[in-house]
Amino acid sequence: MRTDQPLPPVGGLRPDVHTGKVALVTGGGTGIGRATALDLAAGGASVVICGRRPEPLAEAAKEIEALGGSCVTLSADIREESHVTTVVDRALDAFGRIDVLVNNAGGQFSAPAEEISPGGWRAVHRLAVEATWAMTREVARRAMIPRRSGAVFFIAFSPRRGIPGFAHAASARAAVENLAAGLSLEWSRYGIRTVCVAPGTIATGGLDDHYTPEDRERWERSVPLGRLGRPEDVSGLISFLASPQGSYITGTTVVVDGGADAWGAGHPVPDVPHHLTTPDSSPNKDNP
Ligand SMILES: CCCCCCCCCCC/C=C/C(=O)SCCNC(=O)CCNC(=O)[C@H](O)C(C)(C)COP(=O)(O)OP(=O)(O)OC[C@H]1O[C@@H](n2cnc3c(N)ncnc32)[C@H](O)[C@@H]1OP(=O)(O)O
Ligand SMILES: NC(=O)C1=CN([C@@H]2O[C@H](COP(=O)(O)OP(=O)(O)OC[C@H]3O[C@@H](n4cnc5c(N)ncnc54)[C@H](OP(=O)(O)O)[C@@H]3O)[C@@H](O)[C@H]2O)C=CC1
Repeated sequence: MRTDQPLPPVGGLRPDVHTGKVALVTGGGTGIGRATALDLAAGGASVVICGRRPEPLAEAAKEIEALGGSCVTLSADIREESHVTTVVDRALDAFGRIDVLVNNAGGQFSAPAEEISPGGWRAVHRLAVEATWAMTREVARRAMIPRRSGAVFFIAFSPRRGIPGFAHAASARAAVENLAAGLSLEWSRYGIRTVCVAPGTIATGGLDDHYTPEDRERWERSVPLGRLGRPEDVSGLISFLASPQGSYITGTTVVVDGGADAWGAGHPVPDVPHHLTTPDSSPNKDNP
């Protein structure tokens, strides 16, 4: 860690800030989604969380209920349109409204661009872009447009440009940023805000499971604040943006990355991640 400053406490909004609201968080059983569900519930929201595996959802629900919150869990693969419909059905059956949608579920694998198969490209875009849009459209049409209010969050990446090993994922997240911006132009008339949040590298189980310690250390070195983010650094931002204090923010991307998006000046061009390097991958000096 490059800083000797103590970590700021997490939380801080008024405890009743989301009282009466209902929030749906995709991928709410783990990592950033779980922290977001907990933060929104701590502010008084009733929460619906979905994901494919029931176990993490049940764990998160137990934590939310221990806070005195209400939580409905649904095992669903949001890449399936019928599952999206079922999630929204169940949320409306349980609570009668959806005020906040957090499109958090997402994932990718790291690979050199030229080795990403068409199927691998589609898998990443299907989850990050198509499933996200299917959920957003369903929630907007059935829960937000009729009530003339709502807040929809999308998750992108910081840095907000090319990331070595992530050609499919970085392009998908750029699509999602423009989706948030474009929807604000169309849906402000319904009182719906659409905001994209771009986290830097956040220390979650998902990050630990899918990336090497060398990659994580290298990413940490590129953060001006000198540490990886915590899930609560992202969830606290989303909770603020969902609150009345965030009510003038829409159509934009808010970066939460310890300064990583400002990185670059005076540093060498980054190599591809260590585990992706092959003998053929060094630049061809004869053909600059
Ligand atoms: C400028 C430099 C500064 C550096 C700063 C860097 C910052 C980096 C920030 C990184 C941030 C991101 C972190 C996270 O998101 S952490 C959360 C992590 N969680 C995940 O990513 C979830 C893990 N991934 C998955 O679950 C799956 O990969 C995915 C959901 C994307 C696909 O699932 P699916 O079930 O559809 O996959 P299939 O097995 O059916 O395969 C479908 C096709 O995809 C191909 N594939 C899958 N895995 C790989 C792989 N590891 N390598 C290559 N190809 C893969 C698979 O072959 C299928 O394709 P084909 O049909 O062609 O065979
Ligand atoms: N951690 C990081 O550094 C960063 C993460 N992000 C993004 O933030 C989001 C959360 O990341 P993080 O918490 O680290 O990752 P996790 O892997 O912990 O969380 C992803 C969640 O999404 C759920 N999910 C995945 N696929 C589906 C699906 N098809 N249908 C329903 N749910 C699904 C997973 O549950 P299950 O497997 O049970 O379905 C899991 O709960 C992701 O979109 C990620 O790409 C963005 C920038 C940086």
